[in-house]
Amino acid sequence: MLVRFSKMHGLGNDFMVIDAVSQRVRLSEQTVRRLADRHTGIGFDQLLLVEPPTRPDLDFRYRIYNADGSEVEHCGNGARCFARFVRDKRLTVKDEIAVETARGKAILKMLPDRLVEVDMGAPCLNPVEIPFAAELQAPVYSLDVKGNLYEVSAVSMGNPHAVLVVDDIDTAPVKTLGPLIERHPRFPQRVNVGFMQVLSPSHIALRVFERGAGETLACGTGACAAVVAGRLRGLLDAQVKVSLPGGELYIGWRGDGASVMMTGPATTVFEGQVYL
Ligand SMILES: N[C@H](CCC[C@H](N)C(=O)O)C(=O)O
Repeated sequence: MLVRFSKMHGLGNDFMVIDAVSQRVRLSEQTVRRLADRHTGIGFDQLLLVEPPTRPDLDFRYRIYNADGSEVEHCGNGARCFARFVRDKRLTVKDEIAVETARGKAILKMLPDRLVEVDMGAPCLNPVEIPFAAELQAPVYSLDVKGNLYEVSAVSMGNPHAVLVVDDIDTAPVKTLGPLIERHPRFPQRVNVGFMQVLSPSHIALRVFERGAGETLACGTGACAAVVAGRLRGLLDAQVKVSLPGGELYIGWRGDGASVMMTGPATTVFEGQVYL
């Protein structure tokens, strides 16, 4: 089956985006892994599927697959690319687009100068729903990793995140500690691991070792989770600039049950066709 796709990225977090509204698309975990290969496939951190909604009040269904083939609940950088894609492909003419995710919905808003604002919904801090094994909900947990104790915050943006505060982002043990926490038994569905350096109450630097993809140049849900974690720890203001290796996101969160708002770019690199 020959399928059209767009290659896109949000601050270097790159995606293969497929219109499954006007094309019939069937994906297996093996097919996703094959397409994700950066030498023999298309190459991406995540594959995004644009599908018709299953709910009448929403415009599209938004499905996300990691490079390892696992389907996951949310992708923030991908949400901005999703909005750019459905507008450029004339699948909608709306400036505000409501999409269904595995754990709820997200509202995507087209802004001037080709930026996109995403209402990411409220963070979930209940360990049972993250999921994370903990007796009680807390802003910080002590996590034993091979005999060493680390302070982590646990936040779900639909997908699970563990967030650590480090003194220097450039020397943070992303490549060594990231995979150990990603597969830590207290995170039964694995976890995305964020390493955050607080530069000021309104500015952080962040690197993310992503579940199912490894370290990426940017992670939108990771940026949201890091700001939530920083605010829970009393370190950050309500509006924060997040500097990632691939560029900057602007994250806002008033606290408690409020939505996390994310603003950033979305870029189309090329169009292609591939046999699935
Ligand atoms: N890059 C994505 C995160 C993908 C999430 C995926 N790695 C997982 O939850 O397993 C973002 O911009 O939010």
